[in-house]
Amino acid sequence: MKQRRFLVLEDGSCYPGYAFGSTKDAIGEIVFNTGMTGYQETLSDPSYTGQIITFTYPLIGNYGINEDDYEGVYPGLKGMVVHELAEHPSNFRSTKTLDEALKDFDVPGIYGVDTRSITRKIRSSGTMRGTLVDNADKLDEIVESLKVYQLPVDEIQLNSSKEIKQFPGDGPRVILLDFGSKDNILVELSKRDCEVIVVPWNTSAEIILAYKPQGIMLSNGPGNPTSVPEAIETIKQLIAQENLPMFGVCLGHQLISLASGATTYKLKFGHRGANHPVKDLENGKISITSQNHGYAVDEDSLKQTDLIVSHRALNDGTNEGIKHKEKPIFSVQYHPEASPDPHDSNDLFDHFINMMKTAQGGKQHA
Ligand SMILES: NC(=O)CC[C@H](N)C(=O)O
Repeated sequence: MKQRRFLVLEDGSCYPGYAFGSTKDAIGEIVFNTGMTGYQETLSDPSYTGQIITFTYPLIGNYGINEDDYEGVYPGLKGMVVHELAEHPSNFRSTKTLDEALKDFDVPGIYGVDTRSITRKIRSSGTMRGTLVDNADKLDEIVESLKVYQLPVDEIQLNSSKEIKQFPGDGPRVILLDFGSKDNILVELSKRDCEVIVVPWNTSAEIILAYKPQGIMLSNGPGNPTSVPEAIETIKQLIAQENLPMFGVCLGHQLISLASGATTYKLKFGHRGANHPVKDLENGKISITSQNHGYAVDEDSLKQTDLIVSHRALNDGTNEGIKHKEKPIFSVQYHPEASPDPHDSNDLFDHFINMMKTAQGGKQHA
């Protein structure tokens, strides 16, 4: 029998639907994702930690869940909100249903709700707190508890690897500073033969430099980029090095900007999905990109730094990329590692590899 479940928002609205996944209640920041596919990657992307995701695409779960497409070790997201849940997926790689996966991960979901109306509300009122409950009889009490709920601030610490991990390769040696990295960043670097050393988010510049890296990669990650001042200080020291290529993705982009003296701010409802157009200001090229961020770099604040704006979002004109005026340092707010697609900007990894080769005069590491 179908179990009733309710999505209650901070503004007092209540959406009745049906339960799937875990039976526990959830509380978190309610956001929406506009991707037509990619729910498995979204489910396992550490950058969604603490959030309840509403999917605007009306049918979710139709190709099931497979063993290969996870982006993180455990899902950080708090809950899933879908319109129609596919109970009988069809795909040759599928090993379980989305409902079964959410049960395994102890993440609750709700289906049978008007996701379009929820999305319109978030777009007009902004991101807010929400909860998934099986009983909404005491709605006023639930709304009051939502209003005082503090969103967690330690998501990066929770998602970063706890120890240093080395992945061999014959190409340039890259330190991947892990703020809750999607697995596909490592995959893209390894595909290009890099030797990758993954280090926890709070590793000092001294330890990082002792590895004699040929490049530094700053990963994506959850939460507010200003919540890790230690990492910002480390990045400042790494930027100050002579000729050390650096590439930042999403949170990594925000951290390079903060370390250079710029500021970030919270967007009204963020960018989440696989269909966000971005313009490269140098050549006018438009890429369709995968995005997942709630904060953005303030372009005005970049004026007083050594960084210049390289990319901008076409939907709302917010910043999507920067590069250093002199040094081999660049970063983007979107996800060139994609996963889910599109792969329009995958060549940014090749650009990073070329930068490392140029910086080393073409030499491989010893
Ligand atoms: N995917 C990311 O790295 C997200 C960065 C940051 N947590 C934000 O929401 O803006």
